[in-house]
Amino acid sequence: MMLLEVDTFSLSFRRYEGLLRQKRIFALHDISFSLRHGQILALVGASGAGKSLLAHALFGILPPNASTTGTLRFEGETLDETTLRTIRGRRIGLVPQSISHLDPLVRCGHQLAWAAKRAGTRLDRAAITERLARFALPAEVARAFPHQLSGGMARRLLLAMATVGHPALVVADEPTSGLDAENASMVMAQLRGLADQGHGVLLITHDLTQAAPYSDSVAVLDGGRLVAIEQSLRFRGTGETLNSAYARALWRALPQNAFYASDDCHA
Ligand SMILES: Nc1ncnc2c1ncn2[C@@H]1O[C@H](COP(=O)(O)OP(=O)(O)OP(=O)(O)O)[C@@H](O)[C@H]1O
Ligand code: NI
Repeated sequence: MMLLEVDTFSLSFRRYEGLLRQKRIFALHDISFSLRHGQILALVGASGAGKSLLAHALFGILPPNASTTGTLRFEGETLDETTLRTIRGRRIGLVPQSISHLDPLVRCGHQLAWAAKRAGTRLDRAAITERLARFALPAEVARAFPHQLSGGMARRLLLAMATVGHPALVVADEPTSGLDAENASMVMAQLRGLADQGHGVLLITHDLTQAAPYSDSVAVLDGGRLVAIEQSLRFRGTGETLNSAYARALWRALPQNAFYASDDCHA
């Protein structure tokens, strides 16, 4: 069974012009894709493309002036308020885009225990240590406040929190933003590990170069439209095996691939 299906999904915002006139502004247009267990799908796009909105739609946490059409399905079930109430934080976990989602006044171990409670499980001290260790976090992190963690450690804590209930689907919104290369690779490897254990991962990122080696497929979002879906392994060399011209152009425009762009000059 398909883990996640996004089926002709559109999202618009109401904006009032004067007192009575309403205008709709579309932020996502007719998006369709699906994700299987054990796979990482990278949703790649520039800032403002609509990536976070799609993530928030999956969790039913959209702003009140947003309205949607189309269907989101999780393991065959439509994601409506009723379904979401039982699966949010349990069967689907969100790694939020900002580490400001950690409560600055609560010790990290407590926050992990809360996440576990929301997911319907209890963690004793030993289980907390074990969970932290799995994300390369030392036991002392349990007693620390969020501001005492490095950016990389905070990201890994958010990842530990999002996955504490063993959700089938993990949605990670820019999980490597603000991290140096070493910490970013560590987070990406953690996500790959989750997928290899059978979780599905929707990886939201603006960084195609970083996402491609770790993901199974890449969906490109541009201005709220899905402009390409490609197998990740096609993003290599000159990109000549890529199906869509858009993906090829995107790949060849990357600084490290600039060499290939000069091909055009020989025509
Ligand atoms: N409540 C809102 N009302 C109106 N427009 C909104 C609202 N929330 C978001 N938008 C608009 O929707 C678009 C998509 O926003 P979104 O946060 O999904 O982008 P993103 O791809 O996640 O970008 P980033 O990489 O910067 O996180 C943006 O143009 C944003 O201004
Ligand atoms: Ni975003």
